[in-house]
Amino acid sequence: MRLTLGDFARSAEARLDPAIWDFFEGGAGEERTLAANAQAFDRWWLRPSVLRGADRPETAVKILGRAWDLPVGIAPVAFHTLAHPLGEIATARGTAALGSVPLVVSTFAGRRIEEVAAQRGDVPLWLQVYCLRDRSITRSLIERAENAGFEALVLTVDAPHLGRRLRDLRNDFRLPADVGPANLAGDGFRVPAAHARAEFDPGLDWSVVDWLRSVSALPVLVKGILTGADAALAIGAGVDGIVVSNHGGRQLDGVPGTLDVLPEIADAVAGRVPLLLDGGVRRGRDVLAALALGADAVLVGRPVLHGLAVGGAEGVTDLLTILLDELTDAMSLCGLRTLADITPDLVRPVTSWPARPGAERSGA
Ligand SMILES: Cc1cc2nc3c(=O)[nH]c(=O)nc-3n(C[C@H](O)[C@H](O)[C@H](O)COP(=O)(O)O)c2cc1C
Ligand SMILES: O=C(O)C(=O)c1ccccc1
Repeated sequence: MRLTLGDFARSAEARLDPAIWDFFEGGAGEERTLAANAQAFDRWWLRPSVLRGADRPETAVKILGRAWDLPVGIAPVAFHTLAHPLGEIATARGTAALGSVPLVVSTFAGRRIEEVAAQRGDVPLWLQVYCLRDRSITRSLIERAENAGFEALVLTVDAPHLGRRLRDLRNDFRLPADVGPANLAGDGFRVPAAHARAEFDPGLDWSVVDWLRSVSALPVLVKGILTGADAALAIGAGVDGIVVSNHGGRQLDGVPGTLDVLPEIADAVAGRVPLLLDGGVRRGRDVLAALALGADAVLVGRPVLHGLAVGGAEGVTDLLTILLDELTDAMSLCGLRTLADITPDLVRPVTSWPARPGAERSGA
C-alpha cells in the first residue's frame, strides 16, 4: 500500500533503471543542498489551535488571478518521458483529474506542448523557460505556448549551465534514444548532456526580463531566487512572481535549504508579488510550514516523476491525492478552515530541550 510520497519514491526506484533513478534523485556536488531542502522542514513544529470548528478545510488559493484547488503545483522537470512513455501528456492528464493544479512544463519536456495542452482540463499551464543562446528558439517556443493557452512564463535563473551532478558523470548518463526535447527538435538544438555547458545562454542579466516582455504578454516569474537582495532586484525588474528554489539541489551545492531562506525573501517581497517555493516538499504539513513562513504556494518536482513511474497518469493523480489528504488532515488538526487562517504563529522552530542540571540525558 502506498500511503506517503516516500512510498511512491521506493516503488519508483524499484522500477526504474538505476542511471535514470540517479538522474532524477541526484544533486550537485556532495548533495548537501539536496539534503538540506528536506531537513529544513524537520526544523519546524506546528502549533495547532483547537475547537475552531475547522471540520472541512478549504485548500483553495488564488495565484495571478487564477484559482488553484490546492497551494501546490508541479515544478518544471525535464523529460517526464524518462519515467513513463507518455511523459508530460500523462502528467497533464493525471493532474487534470484532480482539478486545478498548475503544471509548469519544462523547456526540455519530452512531449510537445500542444499535446500536453490538449489534456489540460482545468489545469493552469505555465512554460518554464531556459533562455538559450539562440533566442529565436526560445522565442518560438514561447509563441507556441501562448498559442496553446499557456498562462505564464517561469524563467529559470539559477542555471547559466547545468550543475556538476556527480552521479550522472560517474554513470556517464545519456538520454535513451527514444527520449529527447520534443519541443526543440528540428531547431538544430543539441541536447546538453547532464554535465555539458553548451547551448544555455550563460551571460544573462536582468534585462532578460525586458526581452521576455518584448516577446510575450504573459506574466513572467523567475525561478531560482535565494536571497532577499535578488528578490528585490527581481521586483525592480518587473517580474510578476518569484519561485524560491535551489533547483532541487542540482545546481550550486552549498546553498541553504529553500525553507531556510524563505523568511528573508518573504520580507523583501512583502506581498508585492506571489511567492512560491520548491525543494523537498514531501508531506501535507510541509506545505503548511512553507505557507506559515511566507510562501503563497509550493511546487513539487521529483515526486511527480515517482507517480509517473509507478502508474502513469493514475500514479500522478494518486500521488497528488495523498498530498491533498495530508494537507486537509493537517489543516483540520491545526484548526485551519482556510489557508488565509495561516499566520507565522502556526510554526515554531525545533529547539533541543534545555538539559536539567545534573539530570541524565536519557533519565526520566
Ligand atoms: C530530473 C529533474 C529535472 C529538472 N529539470 C528542470 C528543468 O528543466 N527546468 C527547471 O527550471 N528546473 C528543473 N528541475 C528543478 C525542479 O523544477 C525543482 O526546482 C526541483 O526539482 C524541486 O525540488 P524537489 O524535486 O525536491 O521537489 C529539475 C529537477 C529534476 C529532479
Ligand atoms: O534542469 C535540470 O535540472 C536538468 O536536469 C536538465 C537536464 C537536461 C536538460 C535540461 C535540464
